[in-house]
Amino acid sequence: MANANFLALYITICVLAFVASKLIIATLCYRRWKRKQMLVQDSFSGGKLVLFSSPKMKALKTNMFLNKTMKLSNKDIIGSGGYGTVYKLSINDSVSFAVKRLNRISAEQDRGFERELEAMADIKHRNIVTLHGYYTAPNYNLLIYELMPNGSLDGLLYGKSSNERVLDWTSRYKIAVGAARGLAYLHHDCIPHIIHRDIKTSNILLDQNLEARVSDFGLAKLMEPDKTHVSTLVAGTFGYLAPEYFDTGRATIKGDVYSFGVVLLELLTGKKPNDETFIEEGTKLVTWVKAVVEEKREGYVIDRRLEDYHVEEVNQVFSIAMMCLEPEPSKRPTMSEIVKMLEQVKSYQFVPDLQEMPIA
Ligand SMILES: Nc1ncnc2c1ncn2[C@@H]1O[C@H](COP(=O)(O)OP(=O)(O)OP(=O)(O)O)[C@@H](O)[C@H]1O
Repeated sequence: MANANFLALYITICVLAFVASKLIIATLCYRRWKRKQMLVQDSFSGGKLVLFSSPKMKALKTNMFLNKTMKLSNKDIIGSGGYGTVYKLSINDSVSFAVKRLNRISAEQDRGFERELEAMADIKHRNIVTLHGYYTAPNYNLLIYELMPNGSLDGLLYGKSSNERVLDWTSRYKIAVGAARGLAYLHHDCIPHIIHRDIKTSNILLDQNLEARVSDFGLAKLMEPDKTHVSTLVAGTFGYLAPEYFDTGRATIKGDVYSFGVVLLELLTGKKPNDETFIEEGTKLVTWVKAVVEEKREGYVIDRRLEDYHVEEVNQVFSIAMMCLEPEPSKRPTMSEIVKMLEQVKSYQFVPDLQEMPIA
């Protein structure tokens, strides 16, 4: 009898402990979720502003942020792309954001918006552009990103003004390593893994120190960890697409590797993948470079504007680019292998991120 009572008491304590632990976990999750978002409902426009909590965002007044966002106009435009227009939102002299406006003209674009948010909200890496929040209204959506003061890599490589400074080799190399690290993080460290699907020089942005930040997950799609590809109808930009994509229509991490190889070629040659002269000659950057490599005249393709560089370093990055551009996807290295190979070229070291520093 005493044993039965003891067993009943034991079971009751176990059940109570189990229920209490679930309640505590649910409360903690709810608090964490609440802490993550600052919400403002705008009764005037019928829209909703969501800002993800961070020290930078906490210091801002959400209503003032919303007011300034609603006042963005053509004079604030800093760029435009396939998805919409990008504006500079200045909160004060020292705090600014990049706001991408996406017109909600089709259900497909709506799904793109949701995908972009899902993929980006929790992604924090020094080589990935941070998404700070979004605004959603009946007719359009806004994505609020950190502003990259040096714009995009294509702007720096192919800037229109002739007196713009030429990117030197050290900067190009640093950008290649940073972009590779950002992409490797998406491929290997994010759960679910992320295929970018539109790697190109206009989606590599540059901060004040010319540190590369991978941006634009408008076409990204989350992958389940056990899947090796996702299917899609249209993804990517002509000139950057891997050859197998035209047969399969499937975006894969090895497709991203190929596109990254094209970016490396742009850094080395200073030529756009769809340069007009290539189109006139019925060729493209990758085909042209491969033909020159076959003739063993690699030096001929290197950007003539580059002055001080180590030939050995350039040659090594060139070989890495050629590995990325292997026609057979399985022969291409992974992004983490590419990071290692690139780092070995110069034993290049960044100043460690505070977050990455071991706690003493
Ligand atoms: N966070 C940002 N900070 C500074 N400039 C930006 C930022 N995001 C975009 N831009 C600028 O706006 C331009 C357009 O960007 P957007 O991502 O809309 O289009 P894209 O990458 O050029 O083309 P696509 O839409 O086909 O990917 C970029 O080339 C860049 O110059």
